[in-house]
Formats: sequence, structure tokens, C-alpha cells
Amino acid sequence: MDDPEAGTASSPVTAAELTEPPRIELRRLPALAAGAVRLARTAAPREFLLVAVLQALGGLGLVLPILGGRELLSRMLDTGSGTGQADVLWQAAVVLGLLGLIGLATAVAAARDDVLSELINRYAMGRILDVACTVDLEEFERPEFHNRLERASMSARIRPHQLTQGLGALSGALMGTAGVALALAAIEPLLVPATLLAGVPLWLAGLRSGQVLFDALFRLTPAERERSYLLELLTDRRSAKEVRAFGLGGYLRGRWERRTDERLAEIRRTARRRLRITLVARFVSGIALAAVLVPLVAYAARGGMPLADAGAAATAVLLLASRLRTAAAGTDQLFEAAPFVQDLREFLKERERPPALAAPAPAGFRRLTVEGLTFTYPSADRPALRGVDLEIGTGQVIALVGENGSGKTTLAKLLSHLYRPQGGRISYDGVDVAGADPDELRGSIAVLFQDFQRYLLPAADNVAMGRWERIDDQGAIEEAAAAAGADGFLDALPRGYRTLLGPEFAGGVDLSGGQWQRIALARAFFRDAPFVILDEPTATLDARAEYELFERLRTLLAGRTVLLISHRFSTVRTADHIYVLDGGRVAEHGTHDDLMAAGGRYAELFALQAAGYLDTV
Ligand SMILES: Nc1ncnc2c1ncn2[C@@H]1O[C@H](COP(=O)(O)OP(=O)(O)OP(=O)(O)O)[C@@H](O)[C@H]1O
Repeated sequence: MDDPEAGTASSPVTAAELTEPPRIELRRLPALAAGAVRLARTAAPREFLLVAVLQALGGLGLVLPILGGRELLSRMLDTGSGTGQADVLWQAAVVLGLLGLIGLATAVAAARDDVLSELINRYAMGRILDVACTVDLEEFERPEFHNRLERASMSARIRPHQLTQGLGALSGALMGTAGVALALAAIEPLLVPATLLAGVPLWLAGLRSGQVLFDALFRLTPAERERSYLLELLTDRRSAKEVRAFGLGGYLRGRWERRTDERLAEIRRTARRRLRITLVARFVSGIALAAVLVPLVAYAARGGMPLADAGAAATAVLLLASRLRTAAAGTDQLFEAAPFVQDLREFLKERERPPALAAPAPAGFRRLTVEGLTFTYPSADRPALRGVDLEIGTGQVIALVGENGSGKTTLAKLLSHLYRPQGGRISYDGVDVAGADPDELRGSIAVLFQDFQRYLLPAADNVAMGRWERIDDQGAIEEAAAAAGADGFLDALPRGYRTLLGPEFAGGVDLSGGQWQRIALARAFFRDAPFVILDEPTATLDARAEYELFERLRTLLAGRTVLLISHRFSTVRTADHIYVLDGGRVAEHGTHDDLMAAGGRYAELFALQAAGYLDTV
């Protein structure tokens, strides 16, 4: 596909560089306008051409009355005969007909413009999704990335289209301006540049006013995101029950109202600033116009030129000034959209790693080795993992245990290649996989997260999301569901596997927490990967289901390598090897018997849990 951003990229602007609103530079305007036109042309080639041609025809509507009218008038004054009058009538009919056609073109252009706007929005949003789906997961931990994503999404809705609209309006207005300027030049050439000067304050004001609006919306972005988040809390089904149970409606609503008031106050301040800029510009422009008209009238009054000529010149000056104001309306749109489009383009440059640099990933391993693995979350001041060493042999079941916050899930995320290690290495059979394509590496891994996703899609699709390429393999879907113990309740659903899950959509049904977890487990089985990572896979399962699952786990996942994270020591004791994490480090490791004999942290936690069960008996 033709890439409208091609050839424009400099080094990507990093998140840190964009904490202040970028300045719009006049010299970048032509490139921005060209970029927006390319974007519009790529997004909607036919619509763009049609609207551009129709808008240009509409622009003729500004010139035609002047040129046609003048010609018509001189013909009327010249003709005395009947034939001449017929000519004039015929010519008048042509001018009127053309004006009618131009009116039609303008109306059609406006209607097609709505479609063009949607198409540009869809294309720009597609480009934003390209970035959102490919950036490192780590980016989602950075508030600045979310601010930029929010701004880009808001800008994509209207700004590229606004920029092309501004260009269209400007080119139409410039045609009109040129027509009047020619007429004025015929009377008195000096008056043309003098009148054009009156337009300069209007253009400068448009530039400043556009930047003021962008600065305000840029600074409002974090608060705007908070407002959206509060709105979601107040309107989403998942939060609705807790909001009611804790009586949070009024409190959260109050927070939303305060943020909204702050936004309104900022919008009011910005509107006042922009109005001041416009009024000052119009005043200065008016003075500049008076500086042209007053000497003209005075000169004519002193007899320097015939009064009729002076009257015609003054009329042309006023007409030119009015065309300049129309042109300024176009530049206002252009300047208002430009900083947003510039910001959007910077975001779109934020493409992830160039795929060509990634080495082919090994399909699996016989031995996975982790050495000195270190990782700190972008928003954290302490590492979540510090120098972790670990070894996993193919076909083994390895367990990770440790208290809350000890780093188990973080290690699982690094082993699934969702984050890149900041120190240390992960090797497959002695080869560091840091340079390999993470997408490819993830292709041979199935992960079941603690906070797995509940897709509001048909039940079968929920399982098939594990390997969407095989979404039509109903047999394999049912097999995976049976392995996870989900077949019973899925068969009993109103439309079986085709039942929509989630009651938010018509015909959808909800499941219990444990049933959702079995579906997530089925998804991991359906992925059919050689390395399976299960983070608390039975947290919401009943005791019998959990027991049965672990009894069958070795059979179900025979030949696969399993990394199991669990707080339930009864389930991890059968693992081939157990790693105990503490404060981001491996505190100890070994088999259940080794660790019990060592009498360390594992033995202590195991005894604590066992005592809890005994107390309740
Ligand atoms: N996205 C994040 N941003 C910042 N810090 C994080 C993030 N996720 C986890 N942490 C921190 O990293 C540390 C390790 O967290 P991790 O989720 O790996 O622990 P865990 O052992 O899986 O805990 P649990 O048993 O509660 O699931 C904790 O101190 C946690 O606060």
C-alpha cells in the first residue's frame, strides 16, 4: 500500500520528548499539508478526487460573478440593437446556469465530504491501531504513551480531514481573491499589495489561535483520560456491582463532575484567549484597510482621480478585503488542524522494531536457561526481578511459588517474551533469544494469565482465540474444552458452542468465574504449544475440579514443558522442580522433598498452609 508517511520520518520522538506541546513551525506547514493530502488520497482516492474537483468548481463561484458580471455589464452598455440584447440575455442565461451548476457542485461536495471524513478517520485509526498492536507491551506501562494514543485517536477523528478541508477552502478563496485582485489591478495596481497587507494580521492570528487550542487540549489530555476512566467505571457492567455495593456512584460522579468543570474552565479560558487574538487581528486588519481607503478618498477629493474611478477602486478594495477574510477562514482551519496532524504523524512514526532485524526464532527448546534476569517496570523504582537464574528441561513441570509481589508473574511475562529483559539473558539450548522475533517466539508458547481475558464473543471463539488461525476447527475446539472440563456446561448453553458469552449483547449469557477460567484453560490447550505457562490456572476452580485437573495435567500436557505458578502447595508438590521467589530473587529451588528437608522458606510456607487446612478440619 502507498504509505502517505513514507519519506517523512526522522528519528521517532520518544515519549519523554513530548511532555510539552510541540510548536507548529510555519516552514513545516507545506510538508504537513502535503502529508494530509497524501493521507486523504490513500484513504479515499475516489472521494478525495471528487470532493477536490467539486470544491474547485465551488471556488469558481466566487470568481464568476465578478468576471462574468463585468463582461456582461460592458456588453450591455455597448449594445443598442435588438440582436445585441438577445446576445446579452443569452450570456446572462449562461452565467446563471453556470452559477446553478456551481451551487449543485458545492452541495454534492458537502455531501461527499462527510463520507470522505469517515474514510480518512478509518484509515488514520487503522494506522494508530498498527502502532497500538505492535509497540512493546512495556509502552502500555507508560502514562505518556496513553496520552499520546489518546491525542492521536482524537486527532484522527477530525484533524487530517479538517486540514484537507482548510486547503480546499483556501484554494477556492484564493481563486476569488485573484479574480478581485486582477480587477483592482486594472484600476490601480498599487492598491493590490496595500490591501493584501491587511490580510496578514488575520493569517498570523489563525496560526497563533491554532497553537493556543492545541496547547490547551494537549495539557488537558491526562485529565481527559481520567474523565473517560471515571465514565467507564460508572457505566461498565463489570464495575457496576462494586460501585453499587460500596455506594460509590455519588463519589465517583463527583470526581467526574470536578474534572469536567476543570475542563470547561480551561475551554472557556482558551475560547477567551482565541477571541482576543481574533479581535486584535481584525482591529489591526481594519486599521490597515483604513490606511488604504482614507488616502484613496482624500486623493480623489483633492481631484487626483475621477470620483467614478475612486468609487470603483474603493469597492474593489472592500471586495478584496472580504475575499481575504474568506481566505483567512481557510487558513484558520489549516492552522487549527496543523499541530494536531503534526502530533498524529509523530505518533504514527512510533513503529516498533523493524522486523528485518529480528533473527528467526527457534521453534522450541530442549533446555531453557535463564541467567541473571533483571527487570524493572517503567513506573517502578525497584526491580521486580533481580538476577534470576533458572533452568527448564523439555517435558518437565516446573513450579514457581512465592509470596504476593515476589515476581512470579513478571518472570512468566519475560519467559513469554512480552517484556524484554533489561539485564541477563534467556537462552534456548544455549542460544540467547534476545535478537529473535518475539512474535515468532510467542508462537510456540501458550500462556494462561491470572487476569485472563473474557471475550464477549461466541463460546467456541473464546476457545479458538488461543490459535485464531484454526477458528473453524470445531473438533479441536471441543477437544480443548473437554480437556479443561468446560464441555459439560458449554454443551448445555442455549446455542451450545455458538452461544454468545456476556449478557451485554443480545442473546449473550454470563458464566461463573470458574467456568470462565475453564474456558481460558481450554484456550491455552487449544493453542497446542510445546511450552505452556499457567499462572494460577485453578484460582477460581472448585476443589474437585482443581484436584482432577492436576491429576490429569501430566497426561493432558504429555510431552510439553509446563511452568506452573500457584499459591496452592498441594498442587505444586508434584512438580519436577520448584523455584521459590522472594523479593524478585530465587530464594531456593529443588524438588518438594529437597525443599522440605532444607527447612527454608518453602517448608515454612508449606507448613503454614497445611496448618490452616488442619485447623479447619
Ligand atoms: N505493571 C506494573 N508496574 C509496576 N510495578 C509492577 C507492575 N506489575 C507488577 N509490579 C510490581 O512488581 C513486583 C512483582 O509483581 P508480580 O506481579 O510479578 O508478583 P507475583 O509474585 O506474581 O505476585 P502475586 O502472587 O500477587 O500474583 C511487585 O512489587 C509489583 O508491585
